[in-house]
Amino acid sequence: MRMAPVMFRSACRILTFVNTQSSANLQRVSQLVPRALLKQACAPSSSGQLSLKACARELMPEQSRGADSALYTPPAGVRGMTSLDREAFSWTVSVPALRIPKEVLNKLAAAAGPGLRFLPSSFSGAEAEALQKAGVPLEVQNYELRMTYENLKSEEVLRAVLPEGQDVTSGFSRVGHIAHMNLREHQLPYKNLIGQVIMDKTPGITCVVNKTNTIDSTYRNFQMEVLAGDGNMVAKVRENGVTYEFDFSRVYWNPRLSTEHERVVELLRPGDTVLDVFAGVGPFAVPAARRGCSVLANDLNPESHRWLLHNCKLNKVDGKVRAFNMDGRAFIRGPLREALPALLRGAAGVHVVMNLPALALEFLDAFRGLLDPGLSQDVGGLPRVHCYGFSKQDDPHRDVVDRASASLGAPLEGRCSVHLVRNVAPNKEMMCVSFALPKEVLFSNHSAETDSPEEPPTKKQKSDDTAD
Ligand SMILES: C[S@@+](CC[C@H](N)C(=O)[O-])C[C@H]1O[C@@H](n2cnc3c(N)ncnc32)[C@H](O)[C@@H]1O
Repeated sequence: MRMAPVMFRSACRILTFVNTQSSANLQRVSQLVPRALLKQACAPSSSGQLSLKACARELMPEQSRGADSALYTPPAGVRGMTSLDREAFSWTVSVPALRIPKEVLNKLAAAAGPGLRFLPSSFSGAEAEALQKAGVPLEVQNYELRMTYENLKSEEVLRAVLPEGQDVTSGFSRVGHIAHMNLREHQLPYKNLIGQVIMDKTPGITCVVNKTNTIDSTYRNFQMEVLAGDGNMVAKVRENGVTYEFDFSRVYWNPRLSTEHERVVELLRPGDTVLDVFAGVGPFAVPAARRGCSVLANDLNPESHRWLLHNCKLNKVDGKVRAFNMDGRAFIRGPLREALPALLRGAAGVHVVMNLPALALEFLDAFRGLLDPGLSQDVGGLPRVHCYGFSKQDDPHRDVVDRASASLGAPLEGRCSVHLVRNVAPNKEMMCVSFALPKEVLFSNHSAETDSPEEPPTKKQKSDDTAD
């Protein structure tokens, strides 16, 4: 980006200003300010004031903003505000300035060169020469710069409003047009104002929600409260080049899993089959089908199932995906078991994906004795399982391998790979164990059904302060 050689200096408090009363002048300014900024400068009005402020904002070096806190500190009266009054964020700062006639702006720009700065009391020889040549009097004047809500970043607004000394972190996850926040206790009295500020300051965000409980529903969706905006929960997102649509209030979606989705999909080859036990709205299933795989995808949540079907159509892979709406264990012992013998006789790969990290390791016992031992001779390759699990242990690798082995009833040590997906919370990791389903498990005489005739009920998910 090209910066103006004559620029606002907050640390030394000098402001260069131009008379921008006409669009012709704005054009001249455009040669001095970054292109993106000109749009902003021209948008509000053709008045010089607005243009000037827009320029001041952008030309201020980031590191100087802290050094000149007065310029970005709104009136003290906004402290404690709970309903956003944007007008209350207006104030005037007196700043030293150099007046530069509009006619010489271009000349000055050329003479000054990109690195030149004009300092108030100590113009260097080159600086003074450039200014004098251009007929600019070396007189520093006072300029009353009017600042408004528009000039502030969301953090600056919130720091001015929330109680002094308290954390104003205003981070959020973005899901399409929805900003998804996880506000702390002390921020709750200001929640609607925070939502409004996030919406004002983030292009494309038209709805702000706050998580109202821990993620403890079976379907892994959040309970949420709308803080600001239109309340439209049907989001459209793109992940790894694929478009998904879903009702964010009723299904699971986590933008932090895009790398993991991509990692697994890249393991697949065209012609492989993917058996997705906890498919959600399709972030493994849809890209796998787009890659030329056949997919059986299941989810217990009827809403996820509905949006999964929708996303298959949206991405024109409905012919490659068969979708099911049942418990994961029933899926493994039903459609997956039916499909497996024929698949294992073929040469293509078979991948089982199990992304329900709070519980998936416990579902692995459903593979015990899944197939008739008489079929074991016909088998070429074995299905490759990618099973997710959370761990809070000091050695999460070992922990998930031990739990997977216990659930399968066969040791995996030395015949699996373990991938750290992400750190979910302090001392809580999300892991993925990948392994070829051992023959002695798949063709065991003891099935999970014969070992325990009653199917274990789906356990209530453990509460956690995290988004999984
Ligand atoms: C963590 S999400 C993962 C969704 C998707 N695979 C992804 O990567 O985003 C787990 C999914 O499992 C579903 N689920 C929860 N319990 C289930 C069960 N017992 N059987 C099948 N699906 C279940 C939830 O509805 C949710 O969509």
